Amino acid sequence: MWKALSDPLHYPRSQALAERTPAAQETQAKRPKRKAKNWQATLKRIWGYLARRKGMLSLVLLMVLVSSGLSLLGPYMIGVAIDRYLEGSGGTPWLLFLAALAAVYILGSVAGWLQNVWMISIAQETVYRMRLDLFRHLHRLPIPFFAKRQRGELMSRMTNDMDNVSSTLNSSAIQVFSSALILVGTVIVMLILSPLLMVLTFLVVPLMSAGMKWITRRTGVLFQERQRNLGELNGYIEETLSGQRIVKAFSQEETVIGEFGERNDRIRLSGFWAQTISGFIPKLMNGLNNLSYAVIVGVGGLLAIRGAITVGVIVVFVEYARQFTRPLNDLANQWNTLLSAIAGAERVFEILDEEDETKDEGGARPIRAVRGAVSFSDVIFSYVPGEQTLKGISFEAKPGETIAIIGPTGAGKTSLIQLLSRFYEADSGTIAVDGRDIRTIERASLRSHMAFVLQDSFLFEGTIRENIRYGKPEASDEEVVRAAELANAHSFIARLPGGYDKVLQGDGGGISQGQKQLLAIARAILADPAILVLDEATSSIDTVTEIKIQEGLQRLMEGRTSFVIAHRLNTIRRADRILVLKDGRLLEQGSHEELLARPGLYSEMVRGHVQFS
Ligand SMILES: Nc1ncnc2c1ncn2[C@@H]1O[C@H](COP(=O)(O)OP(=O)(O)OP(=O)(O)O)[C@@H](O)[C@H]1O
Repeated sequence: MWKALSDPLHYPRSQALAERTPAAQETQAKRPKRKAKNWQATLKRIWGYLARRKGMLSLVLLMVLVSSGLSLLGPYMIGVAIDRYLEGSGGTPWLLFLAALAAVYILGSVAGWLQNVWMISIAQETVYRMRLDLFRHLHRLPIPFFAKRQRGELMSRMTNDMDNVSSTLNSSAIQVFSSALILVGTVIVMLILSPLLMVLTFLVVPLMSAGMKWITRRTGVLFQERQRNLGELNGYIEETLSGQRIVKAFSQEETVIGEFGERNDRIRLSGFWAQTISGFIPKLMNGLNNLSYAVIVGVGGLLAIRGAITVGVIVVFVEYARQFTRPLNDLANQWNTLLSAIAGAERVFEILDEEDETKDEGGARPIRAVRGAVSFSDVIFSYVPGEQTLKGISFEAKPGETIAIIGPTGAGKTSLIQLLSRFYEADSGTIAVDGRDIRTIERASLRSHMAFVLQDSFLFEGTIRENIRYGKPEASDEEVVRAAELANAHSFIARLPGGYDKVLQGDGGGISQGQKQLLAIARAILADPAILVLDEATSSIDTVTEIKIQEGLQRLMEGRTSFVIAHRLNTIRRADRILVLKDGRLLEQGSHEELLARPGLYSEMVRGHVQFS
């Protein structure tokens, strides 16, 4: 029997039994049944990423086979030695045997180390690609998607969930596989050595299985809950940090801290229970393990006295019993990590499955030169189905005209310009640029002919030069300075330490609100679009900066079709056409003089009875 087992080729044959062993079946049974379908799909998609490194993955699997095989061979050799040397049957000299044993353990460690290093490399590349896909996809998602989600929650998917996938791929996944392999190998060798002792050793398995099932059923739910709570907490942190000024202005610090405390407490609670219950697994395994040692030694001793087995076999069984409970232990421990990683991957794939907006309608083509004629014909739009925000809007803007959009708050001014840039899509009606329905124009191409100067124009972390160049990365330094001069931004930039190379912190930290506006105007001038969308600032800016902004805007608007959400009578008066919106309807349109000449909302607004916004 020893001879047959010494043949290393014996082990691969044993793998065929893998699916049939109680341990393997038990492992499968532990998969959460409720989500089995999704989980399979998620694993399949992870495999899609892993499969790019098939060559290296095969090497890892080879190393897993080698290290698992060697970890079975070591105890087996010790058993042989005990029977041959201690019972005086002689054989290979001691030193040679010790050297062989040392070689088995050293090779096992080297194989384990190699498997680790290669797997880490595969895991890092996999996560790198997933992260890249996720980021790329996020930037292709339409605006309505972001309106529905908290930014922090999305950040959590990008960071926490990706981290989970990463750490699991680094170690847990391969450990689960290697544990399963060792388990199967152990069962087969035990079966060959002594079926009776094997049955006795496995008497503890149903107990282990029931214990693990009980625990993982509870921890699986708790880990998911913790992950969800963590995502929500991140969302809350992001939100309160973004709105920090408002929090302070309304003295809401204590409320915010209180709310944070509650959310934090929910994570503490779910984390506490998840970790505590899952931490019970090793203790349970240890206790049952010791029980199985006692059974092996007791019954094995009796069998040895009767000559049914040798002492060496008992030693091998004790070693194997340790070896089979350790992978079971690992399986149980790593299982939770695996669960939370698959849940994390699922959340990442959920975003990847959101339909992006890069898929332009069939037949959509780019638009090369734009003159700037814009028309809306009977445009109806709703954010929420059944609740119309814009109700049958029709107007025309000739190239180079300035269109002021006015109306009370919530009238639909912002919605109207969101449709023009295709951030949202109209329910019905037609919007055309230079006579072409914008649905027949590729989105990116359409937007490349537009520029936006909004109240909260965002500036990125980077130098002033980089921020101005944002819409035209190929612009020369001279062009940047020229645009800044036209925007009236040059003089303040020149006075800053570092000038154009001054690094702005996130969203223009370190410069004033008015200066941010001037930079946004310079950025739009450099981008040189045919169509402009301006949201006139309502916040109070000092008179000197205000005049500079007005001048900058005038230069920017020259020769371009401009849509201005206007609040100042001066701007409105100068417009070629004024659109007066209320409750999503276009009540009046015409020039200042035309509208003033007839009774209506506009004349009431001008006479000061109604606010402009
Ligand atoms: N993302 C959204 N989802 C659902 N409803 C929205 C969304 N954005 C705006 N609305 C609603 O659509 C209506 C028009 O909003 P819009 O922002 O276009 O008004 P506005 O005229 O620009 O207002 P303001 O002058 O206050 O900026 C409002 O009733 C608003 O509550």
